[in-house]
Amino acid sequence: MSPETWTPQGEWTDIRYETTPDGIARITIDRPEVHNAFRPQTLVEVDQALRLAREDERVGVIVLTGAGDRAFCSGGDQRVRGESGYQLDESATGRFHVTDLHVAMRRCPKPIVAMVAGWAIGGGHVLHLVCDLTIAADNARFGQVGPRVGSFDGGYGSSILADLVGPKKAKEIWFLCRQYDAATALEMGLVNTVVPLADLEAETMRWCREMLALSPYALRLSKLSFHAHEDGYAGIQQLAHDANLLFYGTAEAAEGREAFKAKRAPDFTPFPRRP
Ligand SMILES: CC(C)(COP(=O)(O)OP(=O)(O)OC[C@H]1O[C@@H](n2cnc3c(N)ncnc32)[C@H](O)[C@@H]1OP(=O)(O)O)[C@@H](O)C(=O)NCCC(=O)NCCSC(=O)c1cc(O)c2ccccc2c1O
Repeated sequence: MSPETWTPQGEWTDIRYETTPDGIARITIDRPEVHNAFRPQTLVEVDQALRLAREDERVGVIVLTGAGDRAFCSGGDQRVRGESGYQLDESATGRFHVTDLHVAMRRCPKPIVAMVAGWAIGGGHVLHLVCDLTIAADNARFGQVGPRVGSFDGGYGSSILADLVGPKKAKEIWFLCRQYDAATALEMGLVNTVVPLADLEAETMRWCREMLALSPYALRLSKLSFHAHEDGYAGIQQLAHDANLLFYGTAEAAEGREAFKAKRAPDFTPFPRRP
């Protein structure tokens, strides 16, 4: 029985979206009959929920998880995999909706925590990699299966993995398609901590609340600072625009705006040319 007060929001078919009064949002992939494999509809909904959490100024931290304790997520639903990607319906052209979700997760300026019980496999493993932190239960099992089922992820599924565990180990994970238990994942640096399954939610909430107590803008800039390096121009762009957000609040920037509106020349002389 969860001690948390979760308030469900929205109408969904494949996920649940809930919040706590103090600012934690939880997105749960709710397809336990297939170990929470995602189909395109699932990813569309996760993306929508992520946007809700991002836009909601009461929310400070976002948890991504899977329904039940047998799986976080087992990756793409192989039953809807076509010849050009995963299909939203039988007549749809397939594509990889998950890649857009990865980008949205990276762009989200709030910390995203993967809460992993059971399987985090294939594209499900990549989802936890893309989260900022991972709290794992002792029954968690991690791995990539792409080469076994005729797939690979050359995007974040390779680059973040190699950054976390080193290129040799990352290649082992992809080339051999082995499964790794939670203790091994911790040793490899794949996860932040491992706790008994019964403590998973409480421990995740503890980590979330530690972050909620901190400066939201500092956390935002800290997340983007990591991505500025890792995501190249896109990462630098986001960090730069966050600096611009701060600059907009200064008297110096306001002088430029007000001078334009008043159709006069701006006077920037009061502002220091900082050394
Ligand atoms: C995860 C498992 C190792 C668990 O094994 P276990 O024996 O415990 O459970 P079952 O195999 O019996 O599974 C129970 C039930 O769930 C169904 N199921 C599990 N996973 C999936 C799935 N991914 N798709 C559809 N259905 C699934 C399973 O068939 C059973 O159903 P029953 O009706 O028989 O009860 C094991 O389940 C397993 O290995 N699963 C498959 C993992 C997999 O192949 N994942 C996809 C990898 S590819 C991928 O995820 C992927 C997605 C993308 O969007 C990409 C985009 C861009 C690039 C790459 C991408 C990519 O690689």
